[in-house]
Amino acid sequence: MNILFYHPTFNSQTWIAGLAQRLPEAQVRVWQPGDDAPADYALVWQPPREMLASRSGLKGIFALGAGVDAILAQEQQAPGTLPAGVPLLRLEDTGMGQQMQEYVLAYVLRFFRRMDEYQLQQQQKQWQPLKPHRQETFPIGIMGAGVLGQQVAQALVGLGFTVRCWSRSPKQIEGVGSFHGRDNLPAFLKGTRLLINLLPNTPETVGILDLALMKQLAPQAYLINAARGAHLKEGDLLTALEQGQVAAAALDVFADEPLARMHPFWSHPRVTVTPHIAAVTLPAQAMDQIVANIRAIEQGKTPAGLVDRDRGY
Ligand SMILES: NC(=O)C1=CN([C@@H]2O[C@H](COP(=O)(O)OP(=O)(O)OC[C@H]3O[C@@H](n4cnc5c(N)ncnc54)[C@H](O)[C@@H]3O)[C@@H](O)[C@H]2O)C=CC1
Ligand SMILES: O=C(O)C(=O)CO
Repeated sequence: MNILFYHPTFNSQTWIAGLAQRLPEAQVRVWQPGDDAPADYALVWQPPREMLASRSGLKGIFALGAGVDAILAQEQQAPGTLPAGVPLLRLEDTGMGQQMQEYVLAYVLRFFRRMDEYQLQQQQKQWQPLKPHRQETFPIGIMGAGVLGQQVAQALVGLGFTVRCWSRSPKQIEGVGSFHGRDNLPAFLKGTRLLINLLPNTPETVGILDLALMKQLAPQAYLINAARGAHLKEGDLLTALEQGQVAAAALDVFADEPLARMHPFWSHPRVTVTPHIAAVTLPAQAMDQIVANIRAIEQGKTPAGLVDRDRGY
């Protein structure tokens, strides 16, 4: 069994050694330009087109992340990046669920306990207690109730928050209100005081976080975007902040990353910027899942994390 590996920044030796330990029967190599030797599987993130273009014999291509929008966009821009008919698989959780719970909870509690405002008061040496928000009037809405959204919802319910989610199809998550489909998006948004975005970036969801959507939220709403920058109309957020429709936002992802040094988000008093770190790929847990999926494929079973290329995630 031959496995190809390519990631622009990961430590390839960590992956080579970890895969050899988990799959002693495999030969794992880092792909280099010009390498067209046979391979059965490829583990990739932002692969050059030439890496996979002629490899229609692959049994599986493993994206080294949860979101596959970038590799699908590469295929759109350079057809053949992903050979047709080869299963594309993504990481499902592999430690990203807990990280996303931590990230989202950090900002939910920052906003719910008005710590963002106390931080601004401190800059003015202002000793001024503020009227606390109450959970009864602080409903939280999660866009995207998949692997990560469900775990975030469960963590928030555990803290006593009222939580609703929005997805493509109905979801049954204990203690969480479920809305699905575009027709029910207004009902999901109505009254939502804190909105969390955990959608995949697809043709249906790109640009979904626009001013029209923000105006459907409760006044002085909060926004946490930990999905993709492509979801957010950045100028619309600045307008919503100026108009008071949005009180504050925590953003982990941006239309262009790294965020340009001159971007207004860096200095906006009501915007918190983090450098796409909400939930990162953890090699050991990722390799465990990838190897389990390889073994499933080798046994003719259905692996986890199969991507529907037409659906976009
Ligand atoms: N900032 C970061 O560090 C990270 C960001 N992410 C992002 O989080 C996203 C979600 O990850 P998972 O939960 O693993 O994905 P998932 O595929 O398990 O869940 C996606 C959810 O979005 C919903 N959805 C998709 N299209 C929709 C539509 N058109 N209308 C309504 N709902 C729709 C699905 O029904 C599902 O509930 C990833 O695609 C990625 O973009 C993932 C990991 C880390
Ligand atoms: O896995 C993903 O999709 C991420 O955004 C992590 O970088």
